[in-house]
Amino acid sequence: MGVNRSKRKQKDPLPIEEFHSKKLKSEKKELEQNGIKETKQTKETKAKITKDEKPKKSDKKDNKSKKSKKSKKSKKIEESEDVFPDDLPEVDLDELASARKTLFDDDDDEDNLEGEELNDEFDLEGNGSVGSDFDSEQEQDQDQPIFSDDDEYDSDDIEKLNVKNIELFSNKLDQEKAEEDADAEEELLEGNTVQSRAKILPTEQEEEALSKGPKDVTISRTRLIEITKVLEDFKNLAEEGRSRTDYINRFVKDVCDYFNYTPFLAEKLFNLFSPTEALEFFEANEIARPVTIRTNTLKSRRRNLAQALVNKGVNLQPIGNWTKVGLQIFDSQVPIGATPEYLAGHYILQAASSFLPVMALDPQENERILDMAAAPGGKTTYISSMMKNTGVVFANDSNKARTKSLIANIHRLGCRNTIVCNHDAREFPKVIGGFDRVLLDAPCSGTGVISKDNSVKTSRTEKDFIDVPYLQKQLLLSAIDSVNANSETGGYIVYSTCSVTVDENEAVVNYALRKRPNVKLVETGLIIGKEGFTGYRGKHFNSSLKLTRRYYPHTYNVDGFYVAKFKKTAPSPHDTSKAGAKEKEAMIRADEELEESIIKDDFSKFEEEEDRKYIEKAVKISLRKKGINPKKVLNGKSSDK
Ligand SMILES: C[S@@+](CC[C@H](N)C(=O)[O-])C[C@H]1O[C@@H](n2cnc3c(N)ncnc32)[C@H](O)[C@@H]1O
Repeated sequence: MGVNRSKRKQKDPLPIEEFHSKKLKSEKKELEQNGIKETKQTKETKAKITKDEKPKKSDKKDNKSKKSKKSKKSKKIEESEDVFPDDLPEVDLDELASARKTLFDDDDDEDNLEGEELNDEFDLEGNGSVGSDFDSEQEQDQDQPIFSDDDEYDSDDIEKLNVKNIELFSNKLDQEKAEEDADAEEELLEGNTVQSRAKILPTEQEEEALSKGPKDVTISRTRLIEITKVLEDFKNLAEEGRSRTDYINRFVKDVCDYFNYTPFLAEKLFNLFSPTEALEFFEANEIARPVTIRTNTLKSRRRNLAQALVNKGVNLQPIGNWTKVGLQIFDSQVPIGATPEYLAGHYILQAASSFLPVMALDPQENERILDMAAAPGGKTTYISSMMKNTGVVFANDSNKARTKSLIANIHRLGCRNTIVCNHDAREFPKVIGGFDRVLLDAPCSGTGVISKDNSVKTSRTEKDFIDVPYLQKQLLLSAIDSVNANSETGGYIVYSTCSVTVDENEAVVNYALRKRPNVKLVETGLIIGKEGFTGYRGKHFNSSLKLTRRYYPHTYNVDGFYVAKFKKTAPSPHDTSKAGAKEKEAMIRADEELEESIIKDDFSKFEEEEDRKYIEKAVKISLRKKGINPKKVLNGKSSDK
């Protein structure tokens, strides 16, 4: 359990600059300890860059941007302090940048079942000893009001807070990056003649030496920035004789060296973004997302919960203006997974991005809802609370061990309208169908949660991005078939993943649209999020894919996520087939084979009709080469017929 605890501890979310400087220092120290001060390659490369005045500029830029950042930072704090209402807890934005380890510094969790089971995106649940002095009434009476007494769903002051401080903080990294870019741009213009054709890429020989020698992350880091600049203005900044591909290949290699990705995954993720955005994405994956909790409205109200936690020394603020139940924890004097409020089920530790699919699902009171892949229950319990414990939620997960944590969370949060089941979700609707709404929070590769699980960087293979989408497609068809198209209040399906790859998102949704013409995509109703792709690397998707929503760590400071919402307009032909997982898999394979054979048929037709003259010409040439008169042979053949 002690091992589990340390595994579950959230990393200190270092500010990005601090992260880089620490990383550089430790790399340098490591090199020195190994007796490797500077390799020949490093020296040569450094010398070359010095000649081109690049590092000088970057160094200067670094210093300059650090200075300007400092002053801008303090200015920002002053500004944000100005707009906070007087009665709010004082927040130091610098401190906010590092959510403390102490939040989870609790080691007394030997017997806690939930913590043991949680090992995915919800693996933030800390557990531990119960404080003996819990008296929520008393705590709520203490006079440290942080939010107004207005109903929390219309609370103006919370709205102001949301807009003025948390979003400021969430976007802090983006702003700083933008400022840095602006500074760099300025400098680039200052030294335009030298900069424009600077030699950034290693020569072939240098590449060879680089592939053999130890990695110099200092140079990789500098070069990543320089390459993004060149790629963003290739015409003016690229070195003569170098192609975009040269720069991209080197960028991907540097991402592998600096951030420790496999080349396969680095390239796959790079392809999702512009070069500058790609670098921002890779950088954001090195920083822990803010610790967030969701108020369980079955048991508490956000303002009451916030007050009780502030009284215990928890430093918190509402999340963005898009959620009325979320709180962001910056610092705490008590383990946030072991407060009396936690144990009494007043809140759940939940990533902010995980609120989104449930908000899109928009469960209504008295409905029948299926959560197809529910463990450990972060979304099930949110659905249940939105339904105010009315109707019924079927919470299913195929992994029996994980249903224990699902059950534990359901109990702790007081969800009484929930039935837990343990089926392969592809068995639905054979098990039971006719739901008003279905949530499929699908198993995925986890490329949106790399900051929580670094192993994704090296463990995901090409095969995963074939196998996982294949399962996701089957699950999504089951989800669609399990919904009652004639539901009076619903008829909706929400598909979500904590991955950012197109294979697991748009490609899966597009497949479902093709296979089930009885569904259409509708607005998610979410006020944040980027549009889904309607095309990607030569693939064209249904134009309605733009109604789906993408979330990235570098844009919203939330885990990478994807949300799509469907409306079912007519019953599925398969609703009545009662096919189970195996039959369904066979059906999908047959479908795919049929599609392939259509392509093959088309191709053989094409060969026969269009290629005949080319084949005949090739035969004639070949015969002539053998000294045979083709006319005689071919005419003879035809006459034989
Ligand atoms: C992303 S997690 C779900 C997280 C959950 N929705 C929550 O909010 O706490 C994906 C879940 O899918 C489950 N799963 C994987 N394959 C499944 C299948 N064929 N049928 C049902 N569940 C499956 C896994 O056990 C895992 O718990």
